[in-house]
Amino acid sequence: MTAAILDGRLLAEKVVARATGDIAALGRAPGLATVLVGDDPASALYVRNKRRQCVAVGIRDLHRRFDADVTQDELAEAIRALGDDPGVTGILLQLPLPPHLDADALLALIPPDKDVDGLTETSAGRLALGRPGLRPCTPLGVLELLDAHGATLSGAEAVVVGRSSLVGKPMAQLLLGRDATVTVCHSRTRDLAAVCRRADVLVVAAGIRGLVAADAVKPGATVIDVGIHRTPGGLRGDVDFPAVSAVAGAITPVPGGVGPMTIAMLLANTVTAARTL
Ligand SMILES: Nc1nc2c(c(=O)[nH]1)N[C@@H](CN(C=O)c1ccc(C(=O)N[C@@H](CCC(=O)O)C(=O)O)cc1)CN2
Repeated sequence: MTAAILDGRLLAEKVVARATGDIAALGRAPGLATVLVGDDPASALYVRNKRRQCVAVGIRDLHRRFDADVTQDELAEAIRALGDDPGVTGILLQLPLPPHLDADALLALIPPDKDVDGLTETSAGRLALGRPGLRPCTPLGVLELLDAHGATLSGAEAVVVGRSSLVGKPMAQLLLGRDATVTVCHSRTRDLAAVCRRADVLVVAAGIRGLVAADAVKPGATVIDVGIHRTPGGLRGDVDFPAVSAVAGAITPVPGGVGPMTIAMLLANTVTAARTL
């Protein structure tokens, strides 16, 4: 078997086209404040791409950059000011932050209706309770990929590897919201491969390169790889792509799978937030 490739770049183009139309219909430009702290090259790249795509679809770029030694109080003050600014309809705090900063305390300052990353406590609570709200971009993008592929989620066995607040936990809740039977695995899971083999839908967001091998995948399963690792041979994921694509029914590549969808869903969330403000 050779797996179908779930092309995130192609699907992201469609999501972005939809956002462009939605913004034109809105009749006013949303304003997105991306907040970047320090010089981490990967974070700088992601924020650059977010800003470029926002401008391309008609979202105002209200970027703020801070040096790595910014204090908690300075950053908190800046986020409060963005929250109070009626011209700012979305706020995004790029993660990770330098270790001296308390990310949770800073995220808590983002008004929930401007939380286009879906990472505040309020957004997490709304998701956990199944209430409407802004959802984290990466898991939302994974759901779009699964839907575009026509994956059946209701009643499916879904296994999520990883329990981060950014991906694993919200992913599990989104799948639960779609009536999948969800198992979440983590570093203490006994016999990870055996649990993964149960999955019709396997989402891997562990941050460990090549963690999931072919023997952890049920033949025909849909495998979503959220990992990104920079290696001398190029970008790689958490899944052993060559081996697993011989077993799976469908699989996301790295690069070109989940990553582009993360940015596309940020644009979609920015439109959603602007509508409510
Ligand atoms: N505040 C947030 N911080 C972080 C998030 C997030 O959703 N919100 N997610 C990640 C990083 N991220 C977005 O911020 C992100 C990661 C990867 C990509 C992407 O397009 N990847 C490409 C490869 C690009 C490359 O690395 O060369 C791909 O997979 O094809 C976009 C966004 C952590 N922080």
